[in-house]
Amino acid sequence: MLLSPDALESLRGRLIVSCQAYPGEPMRDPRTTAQVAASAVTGGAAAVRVQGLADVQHTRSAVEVPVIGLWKDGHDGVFITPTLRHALAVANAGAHVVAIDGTRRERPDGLSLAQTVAGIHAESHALVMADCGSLQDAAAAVDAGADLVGTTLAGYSGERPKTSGPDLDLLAEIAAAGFGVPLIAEGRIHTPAHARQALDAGAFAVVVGTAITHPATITGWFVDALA
Ligand SMILES: CC(=O)N[C@H](C=O)[C@@H](O)[C@H](O)[C@H](O)COP(=O)(O)O
Repeated sequence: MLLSPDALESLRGRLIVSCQAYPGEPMRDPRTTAQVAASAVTGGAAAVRVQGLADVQHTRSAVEVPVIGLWKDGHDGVFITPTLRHALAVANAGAHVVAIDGTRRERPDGLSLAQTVAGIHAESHALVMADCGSLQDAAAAVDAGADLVGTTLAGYSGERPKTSGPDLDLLAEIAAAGFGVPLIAEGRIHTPAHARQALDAGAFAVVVGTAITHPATITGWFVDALA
């Protein structure tokens, strides 16, 4: 799906909501994902991010805003849209932007990140968001042709500590490097203040997932506060 430069620019300074339920959870249903995504758009989300091919398809029909799609396969190592095959399937499901693992780790299909990005660009109209875990990842992802870079894997790929909130230092480092592609803040943005801080650190746009769309975790926060 084609996302025009104007449509991408329209995300500047805005909120993107990630709507994901995990395997075995009560809300793990593509129709539910689409309803949650539509609710987020009603609340002002400028784009949504969803996991799974059926989720992308259902959500595309339910919202008018750009859809960032991904396909998680497993939960260790390279698992966010790990191969070109996964990425093309996400693009074919209708995602405007395909989010892929954007780390410097070896990919399961043996392709480089540059080959993967080139393959997505050659075979689809989707833009590519590289989910990175460090400044070095972001630099390599930009060199590889990624259209957007995100801090999604900061604290999960072993290169950065897992901060309790967003990794604002990493955001500031990537922003200061001036790579020339939109920098998406993602990961552990749990409050409106965190979202504001992420923009102030230099993010182009901010993705919030758990704190808006994962009721089991949010409930746990409240339960813990009462314990
Ligand atoms: C590391 C990983 O697998 N991140 C995933 C990527 O899509 C999701 O599980 C996160 O919910 C998403 O990145 C949004 O972050 P948060 O839920 O912290 O706002």
